[in-house]
Amino acid sequence: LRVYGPAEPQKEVFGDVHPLLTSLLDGYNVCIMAYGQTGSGKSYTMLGPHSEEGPVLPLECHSDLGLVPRATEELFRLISENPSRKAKVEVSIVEVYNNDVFDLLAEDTCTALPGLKCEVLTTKEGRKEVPICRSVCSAQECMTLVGAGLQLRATRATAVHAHSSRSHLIITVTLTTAPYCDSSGKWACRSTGCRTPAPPSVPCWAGPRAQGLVSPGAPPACTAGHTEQVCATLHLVDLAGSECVGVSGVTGSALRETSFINRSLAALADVLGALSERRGHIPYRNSKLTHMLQGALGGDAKLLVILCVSPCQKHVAETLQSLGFGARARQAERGRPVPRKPQ
Ligand SMILES: Nc1ncnc2c1ncn2[C@@H]1O[C@H](COP(=O)(O)OP(=O)(O)OP(=O)(O)O)[C@@H](O)[C@H]1O
Repeated sequence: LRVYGPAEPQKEVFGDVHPLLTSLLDGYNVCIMAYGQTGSGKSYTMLGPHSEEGPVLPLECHSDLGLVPRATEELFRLISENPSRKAKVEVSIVEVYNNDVFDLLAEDTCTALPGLKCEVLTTKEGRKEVPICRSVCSAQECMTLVGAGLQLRATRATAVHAHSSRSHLIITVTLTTAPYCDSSGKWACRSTGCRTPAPPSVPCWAGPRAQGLVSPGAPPACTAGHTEQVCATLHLVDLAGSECVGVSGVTGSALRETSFINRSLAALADVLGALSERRGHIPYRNSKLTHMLQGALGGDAKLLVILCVSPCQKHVAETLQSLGFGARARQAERGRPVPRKPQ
């Protein structure tokens, strides 16, 4: 647990996030999410400052850079340290708006460029039309996609915040590494064990562990065709802000948005509560937000929640509510199963 003051530089915050990227390369699913009341600094923390032209996402040295550009840059730096890993990085960007999931990388069929917000559907057979996963070779490429996706994100001016995000943004980075054979012709695996590649019908955003693809036992045979080894997913989540309707002054469709935002955040808190109590049933399906994050919540996934709170006395009720959410998240982590020692 660490508390940052209002003047703490973004670099400091990233300093504590940084070890999670090493965990990602070690094969853990990682989720970093910002939670807090509207206008408290979630998007600033995750993405950096906002400008009238859109979000500021330069990769050149910029002291205000948020966690997303910093994390992608660090990921590619770590990958470059060990080229033999032959890492493949894919990105998907979705928003959960009014409990519907929209793909922010869907292509405009005329230009073949991202820029067509489209709903991610669940078919009658239960099959998902998954969001597009785009392969990226550099942090710059990744952030160009993020910038394009953010242009489509739902925002609205409220009495509290001129650029209030009205949706939950989920950026999923999937890391896949190629296994290699050692001199004896056997698979050489890292301590986390080999994983087989996802079958085509499995959504990449769900994460290998959610899909039951982790096979910690015997590694697969070293045959042609098994060239990929799914490692892990990194979810970077900028949640929409919890909001008191009386304060934000919203009405009409904005009020409807607020209702969906607050309900989905309550569903997220319920999932964390169920995980911390180690209940048999975790209510992931109660909202699209928790459904999308299923692979990142619970199990052996690593979750980092950044609580953004106002230092003002007048926001004390919202601050206490956010701290309550954080306490649940901490308990969910504590609830992870640990190997028992022999009696
Ligand atoms: N640490 C900070 N330093 C400087 N400016 C900040 C900081 N945190 C937030 N801000 C500014 O405060 C304003 C609100 O921040 P931000 O947009 O990140 O809020 P939010 O929590 O994402 O709100 P919402 O939930 O309504 O989308 C923005 O103008 C942002 O640039």
